[in-house]
Amino acid sequence: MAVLVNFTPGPRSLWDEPVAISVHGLTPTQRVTLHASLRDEKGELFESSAHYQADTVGQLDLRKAPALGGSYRGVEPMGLFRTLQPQKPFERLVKRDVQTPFHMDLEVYEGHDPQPTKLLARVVHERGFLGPGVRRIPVREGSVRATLFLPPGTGPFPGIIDLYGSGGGLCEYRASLLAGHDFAVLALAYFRFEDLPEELNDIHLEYFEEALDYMLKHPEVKGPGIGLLGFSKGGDLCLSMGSFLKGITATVLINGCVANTMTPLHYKEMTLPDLGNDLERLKVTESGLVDLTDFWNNPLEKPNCQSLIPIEKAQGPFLFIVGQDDHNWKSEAYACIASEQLQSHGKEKPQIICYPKTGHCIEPPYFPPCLISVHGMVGRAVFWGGESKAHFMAQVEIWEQIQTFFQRYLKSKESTFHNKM
Ligand SMILES: CCCCCCCCCCCCCCCCCCCCCC(=O)SCCNC(=O)CCNC(=O)[C@H](O)C(C)(C)COP(=O)(O)OP(=O)(O)OC[C@H]1O[C@@H](n2cnc3c(N)ncnc32)[C@H](O)[C@@H]1OP(=O)(O)O
Repeated sequence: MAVLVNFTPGPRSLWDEPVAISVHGLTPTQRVTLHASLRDEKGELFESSAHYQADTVGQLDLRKAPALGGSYRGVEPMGLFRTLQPQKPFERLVKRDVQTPFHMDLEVYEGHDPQPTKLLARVVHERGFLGPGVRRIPVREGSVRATLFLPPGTGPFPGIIDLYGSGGGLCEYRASLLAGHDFAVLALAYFRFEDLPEELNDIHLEYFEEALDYMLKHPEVKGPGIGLLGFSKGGDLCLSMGSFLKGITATVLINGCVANTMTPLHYKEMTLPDLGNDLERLKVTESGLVDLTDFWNNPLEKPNCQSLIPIEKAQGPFLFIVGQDDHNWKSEAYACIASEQLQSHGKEKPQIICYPKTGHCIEPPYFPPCLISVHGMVGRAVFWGGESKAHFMAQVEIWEQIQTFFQRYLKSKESTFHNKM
């Protein structure tokens, strides 16, 4: 009987969906090694493997059977995804072109040898980034450089602007996946993309205002306000947008800072200085990794507090997602400062959700946790923090929390009025 590998729900899935992997046609209690591999668009290889044993009728179901060794141990249905490791040290798995899927190659080998040779079965599973009917619209309006993702069907849909951090470029994969959950999502670049500045220097909030205007005026985007989602440097940009611009309903920060960071921020006549840092406090671990935890100045001390964003001016609720093992900066302390700042001005407490053993680089579900990668500005491998399994599980829950929050505040009855600016 031929050995067959089965992916449920089918041979294709979206990257943010879990899949059930099973193997059929093995001999009773047969020992096998499952090997997964995937190449990114740069041609970099990511691999994982795990040893398993079939049950008494020759079946193997990764939802029930424990891995007995290899990249991980124990019952972990998505373990082969979690433990995908780059062949080139410190390479980070990112999806650069959301119009094509990743191809996950899964091979079943006989035995538990570290280098098994007898191939029993092979299947290629597609993991896509554009759900059925999701529309991808490049936006080059005025100075805005972005991509809008619209869900299937007829709008208007609740709108979100999605900002990544100081890596720059245009990151579309989170926005494209989120659009599959009935949101109109604008992935917005702000440097290191096409004709935008190459470096992260002197940010002008007018650029973000233009993007916000684009969303507020879009016929398929529901008003009266827009949601903001920002990771890392993108987080403090969201707070600044919320504090100085009109038309924002709800804001989610993923490991963001309560002060303006890395470069001064300008809006009209106003300039918010950046938080500042001290190279002397930059740590290098024994294995040569850069640890930035203590690098940044304390935003509560003078004169650093001049960089604090006046979030008490912002409308709408906030959700702070915090990885408690963030080694880029002190995200948990920043969320607490934001909470105190809001409450001392009589504003509502923000929602803060903390995830233990979770590092800085929180991605959509099922990305292998990126605990270390090379950051362009540092020019070396940076330790971002996190413990792989806890971080991976947190990513799944955070994805749900983000959607619940935006559903609550952007899809509610009050926001059906088309009271746009
Ligand atoms: C002796 C001891 C001395 C010690 C001295 C230590 C040094 C001292 C230094 C002191 C300075 C202090 C400055 C502090 C600044 C702090 C910054 C931290 C700020 C943190 C805040 C943040 O916000 S945190 C999140 C940032 N994140 C994103 O928000 C992702 C968005 N964006 C993307 O996801 C990508 O941007 C997107 C779109 C995919 C396009 O990707 P892309 O291809 O354009 O660029 P990549 O990011 O992939 O790579 C960037 C460059 O790293 C190279 N590289 C990549 N992997 C490599 C590998 N494995 N081995 C070798 N090199 C590798 C690559 O070749 C590039 O090199 P190059 O710039 O020369 O071309």
